[in-house]
Amino acid sequence: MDQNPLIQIKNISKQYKGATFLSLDNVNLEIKSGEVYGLLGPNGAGKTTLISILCGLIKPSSGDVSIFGKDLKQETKEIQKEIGVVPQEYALYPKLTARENLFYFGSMFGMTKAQLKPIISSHLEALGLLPFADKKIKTFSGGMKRRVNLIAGILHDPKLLFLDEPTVGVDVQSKQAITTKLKELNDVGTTIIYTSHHLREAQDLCSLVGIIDSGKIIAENTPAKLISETKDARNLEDVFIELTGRELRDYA
Ligand SMILES: Nc1ncnc2c1ncn2[C@@H]1O[C@H](COP(=O)(O)OP(=O)(O)OP(=O)(O)O)[C@@H](O)[C@H]1O
Repeated sequence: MDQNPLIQIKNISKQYKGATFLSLDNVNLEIKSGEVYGLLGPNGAGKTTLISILCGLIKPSSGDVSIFGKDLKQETKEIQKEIGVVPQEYALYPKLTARENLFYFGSMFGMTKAQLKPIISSHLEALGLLPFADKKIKTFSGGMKRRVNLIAGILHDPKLLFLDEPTVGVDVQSKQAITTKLKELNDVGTTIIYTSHHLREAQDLCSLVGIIDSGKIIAENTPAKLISETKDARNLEDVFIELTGRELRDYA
């Protein structure tokens, strides 16, 4: 594993326009190449905000981010060419087929139809979607859409992949297909940063976990160390409850 941080986050804060509080409050993180980094936290903790900043989708109010040794503010476009993003909301066109959607997303990365054809078929097959390749997305289940959404983010073989709750609202089979794919991508060198509320899944998948609450990183370690260092914790869920409390986090 390359020991230089792939992502360096220095003193990032974010206050949305009109908001009276910080959604991110002086976050500092270093993420090395080859990690599967799980960003975990209750609703409203700041996970999507942080991922959106790292992908260059929104700007922080203060602080600096460097990715691949490049300054995110100065070299947003260069960085974006080498990252993959799988957003929480489906980015898919319901009236197009799975294959048509994927050709469209691949073309955004300057890939030709000839380049994309075998890549799309191979990912569709790996995720159990080849028989449905030419069916319209509007006929797909949530789990199928999540799998197509994942493929859309990896067609250009990014070095670094961001995923915002990639397994939310899917059945166990889809969840397994997605996590297996993520493990395979990581095995061939893709660094993965992802958010999830599935703590069991994060415990299995992540090499490193950061727990975020009220915009602050409150703990960071391997799942095994977080569990062994928390009194009476048997799993990551126990650690999570110990650190973030039992209070409900509803907001509107
Ligand atoms: N566009 C926005 N304008 C104002 N406030 C926002 C905006 N987006 C998010 N927030 C607020 O910032 C805080 C962090 O939100 P964020 O979506 O990053 O949390 P999260 O950890 O991803 O939550 P969830 O698990 O519910 O997806 C919340 O209090 C949220 O209401």
